Amino acid sequence: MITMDDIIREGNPILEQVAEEVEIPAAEEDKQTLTEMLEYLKNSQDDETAEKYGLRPGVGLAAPQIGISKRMIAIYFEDPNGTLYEYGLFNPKIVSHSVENTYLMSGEGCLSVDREVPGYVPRHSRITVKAVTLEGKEVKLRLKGYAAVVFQHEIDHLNGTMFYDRINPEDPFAQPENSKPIE
Ligand SMILES: O=CN(O)CCNC(=O)c1cccc(Cl)c1Cl
Ligand code: NI
Repeated sequence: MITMDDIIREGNPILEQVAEEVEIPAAEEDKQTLTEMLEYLKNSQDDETAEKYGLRPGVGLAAPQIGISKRMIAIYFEDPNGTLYEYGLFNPKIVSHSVENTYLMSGEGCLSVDREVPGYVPRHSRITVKAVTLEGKEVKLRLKGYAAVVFQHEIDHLNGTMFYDRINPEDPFAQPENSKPIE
């Protein structure tokens, strides 16, 4: 199982690299890795398991964060309306996005960043993502709100971008242009 010992921390160049596309159909090894990434997220959100293994909670995880520079992300969370987002995705790509932006009022955090970095992280309000699922199916996902933010955080990891790279250095809490906040 993946634990915090496997999580790469900022300063490691792998977090700043552009990760490689995964050959499709995915090799057993890549499917195993992506499955373990999804398991980490579930374990990290289970109080007993998280406590037992000292797991920091996460709603998403990107392969570079466990030292694998491949375009694979896992997403696991339930949104306020009760919709469950559970995905293991190969080669996710944002194929279109809204002009309007959004940001989490609470800011963002990252397993690879062992410190609080306060500030608003501007994100597209709505995105369309094309990817291949763990099961090998091509999907096109239309996402908005919190889900759109999480997917962008993970896809950024595949391109070597950390959430704090997007915070306004002059005024971290300046309202991003053309944006509506998410409580
Ligand atoms: O890349 C994934 N992580 O670092 C996992 C830990 N961070 C989170 O779960 C998290 C927390 C707040 C906002 C966003 Cl957007 C995310 Cl993603
Ligand atoms: Ni992160």
